[in-house]
Amino acid sequence: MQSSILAAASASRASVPATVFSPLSATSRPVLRTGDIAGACPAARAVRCSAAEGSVLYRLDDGMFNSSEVIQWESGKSINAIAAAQGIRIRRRCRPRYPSEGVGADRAVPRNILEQIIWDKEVEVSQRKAKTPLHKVMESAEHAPSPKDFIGALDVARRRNGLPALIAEVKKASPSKGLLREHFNPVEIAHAYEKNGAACLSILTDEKHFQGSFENLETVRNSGVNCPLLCKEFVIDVWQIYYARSKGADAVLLIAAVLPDLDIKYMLRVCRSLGMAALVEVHDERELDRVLKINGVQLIGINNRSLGTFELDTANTKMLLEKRGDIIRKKQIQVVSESGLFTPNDIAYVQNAGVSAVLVGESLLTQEDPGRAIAGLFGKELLH
Ligand SMILES: O=P(O)(O)OC[C@@H](O)[C@@H](O)c1c[nH]c2ccccc12
Repeated sequence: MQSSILAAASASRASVPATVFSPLSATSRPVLRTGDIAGACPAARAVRCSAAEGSVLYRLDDGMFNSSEVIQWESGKSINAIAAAQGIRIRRRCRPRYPSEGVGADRAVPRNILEQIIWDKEVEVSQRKAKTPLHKVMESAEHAPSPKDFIGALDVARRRNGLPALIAEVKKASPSKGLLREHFNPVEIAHAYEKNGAACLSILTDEKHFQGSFENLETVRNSGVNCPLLCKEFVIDVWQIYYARSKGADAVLLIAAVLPDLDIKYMLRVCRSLGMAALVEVHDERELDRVLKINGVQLIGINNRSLGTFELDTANTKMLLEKRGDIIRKKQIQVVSESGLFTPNDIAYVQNAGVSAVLVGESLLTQEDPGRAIAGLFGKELLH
């Protein structure tokens, strides 16, 4: 990144911890972000970025303003206020500890499961970063097996079968369904999916709520499967993208319900610089409209399930494509219908709605043979 960081803070702010977010930087320098406040940010002093280069400074207030919020320097707004203005209901805590460990107002209660997951993730990421700083993860990302073409694999599979391409999910459990599979061998499942025509695989890496792991991602990558791999994670920090790449991921999920526009833009640049694809997930019209305004989005996932309420409705894919199909086609964006697909009728329904791919977990994983279950889901064997 080219941005020069100018030490230009007033003396009264000299001890204010701050982090720098550089939306226009590619990747080359470690980027300090809000999560760095957790402690792994020795350079975090009052610093200022060149606005002309598009850099934005966030700082943790020292009590002169609002003591619990992270502030974006240029606008003076808290990151939660910026997110809320974009319709994002998930609040960020930017704390290095679990909410239950706090006292008084600090002992916050999450509004829904997605907020809970994100608050847990903030703690997890800050701990992981303290152990393995960004520059180390960037270095191992450089030595990872070279990235595979995730979107290209979807194209090839769709043309070959005349059906939406399958991204088959390796997921042991979920907050909405509990344990999906007692006997869970990620490598076995991944190979069965590939053998039965999956174009790409999605590997859950969240441990706390989905019983996944980065070890699963790495083991599947090293087990000889050829399918490109999506790291199914709750990304809140670019550190996680480099980490995913270092474990062999070819794509990551970016959830619009969690990430403000600037984060999505910046994370897309990081993905591009690493040769990875990004699946940008939306659930409603407002999120879709935000994402359609961001340049460079190639793949949008429409989640039929609300991550806040678990409500499931496959008509969501159809409804959003009816409303915004024209602009999606004009921009040549591919759409993936996610969640709650069980039968050939479901597949035909979202195919008619205009999707290029489907992301399926539960209906395959709850069957004895998840590989063979693919032919049942599509109503015919997929070629591969
Ligand atoms: O198991 P299902 O209903 O087939 O859904 C798969 C996938 O869409 C779902 O796991 C998912 C979609 N978006 C997510 C975001 C995080 C975790 C999980 C997800």
